[in-house]
Amino acid sequence: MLELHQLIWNRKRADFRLRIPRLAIKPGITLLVGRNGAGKSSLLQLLATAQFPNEGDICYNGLTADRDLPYIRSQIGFVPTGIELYEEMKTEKLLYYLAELKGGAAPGELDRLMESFHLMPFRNRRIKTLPQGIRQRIALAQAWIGSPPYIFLDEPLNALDSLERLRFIRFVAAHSRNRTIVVSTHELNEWEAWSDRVLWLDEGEAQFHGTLEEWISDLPLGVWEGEIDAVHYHHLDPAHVLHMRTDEQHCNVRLLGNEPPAPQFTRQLTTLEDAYFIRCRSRSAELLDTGS
Ligand SMILES: Nc1ncnc2c1ncn2[C@@H]1O[C@H](COP(=O)(O)OP(=O)(O)OP(=O)(O)O)[C@@H](O)[C@H]1O
Repeated sequence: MLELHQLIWNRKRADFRLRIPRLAIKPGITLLVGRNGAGKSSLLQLLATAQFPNEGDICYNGLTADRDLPYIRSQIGFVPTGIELYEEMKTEKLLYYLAELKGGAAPGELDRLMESFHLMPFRNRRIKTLPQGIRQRIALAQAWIGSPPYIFLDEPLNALDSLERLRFIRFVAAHSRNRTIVVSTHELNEWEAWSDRVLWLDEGEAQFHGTLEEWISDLPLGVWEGEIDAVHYHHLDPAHVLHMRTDEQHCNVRLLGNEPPAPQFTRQLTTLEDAYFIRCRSRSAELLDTGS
């Protein structure tokens, strides 16, 4: 269990403060979501002990960084965005080198990781010659060296092609048992079938933390889909439209609303991403109401 108590971090050279009074993150996959600049990367840096809070602490199964930093670090796999790899090294050599820094790999572990991340064809290639998606797979693979119980991933799907995204999400899900995995992402629907909880940050504060079912429940707006003609479509509030497909006569529309805009519209299941849009809309209305 990962527990945050009275956490405050003022980012240097930025007008940004992360403030989380109390949070307990259980094992499984937690999706960390929020707008650009909300503080997702900042929180992951703190969880990964790449930064330290100004106040409060983070407990890793009861241990804190002020007393057990080397041990805690040995229990963490971290992939920040824009991770820099040693350009001149070959893939396999780099993984061996990183494993050495982490205290060594189990026999066969690196081969298994290279297989899982489809890196075998690139094992003898220098990093600098590899495309971005392969480099990202190396960055992701290194987080699993030593099979750490805490994994923190900052926008891990970046640069991966569609097939590799799915393979990676499947890999994470298969390895989430008894592991606390926090994934910052803007791709909620891709993770939907595989994850356990959502943590929503806004302006450095946690606005929601709970299960996927809780995330899509008790929302002020529903999701509707139906067909209307072009004239009526232009009367809809564009801010409510999620997508629209058109043929010569009709527009097939998916939108947010309290009620259907026309009788032929039917209520749809709310996806994680729909819920995100609804919650962001309510939050901006709340901020406008309070004049913040
Ligand atoms: N290296 C940095 N130096 C100074 N300020 C930074 C730095 N990185 C982030 N910030 C600032 O810290 C705040 C939080 O940024 P952070 O990167 O944690 O947000 P985020 O939720 O991860 O955003 P995104 O979705 O765009 O990655 C923002 O105001 C940002 O401008």
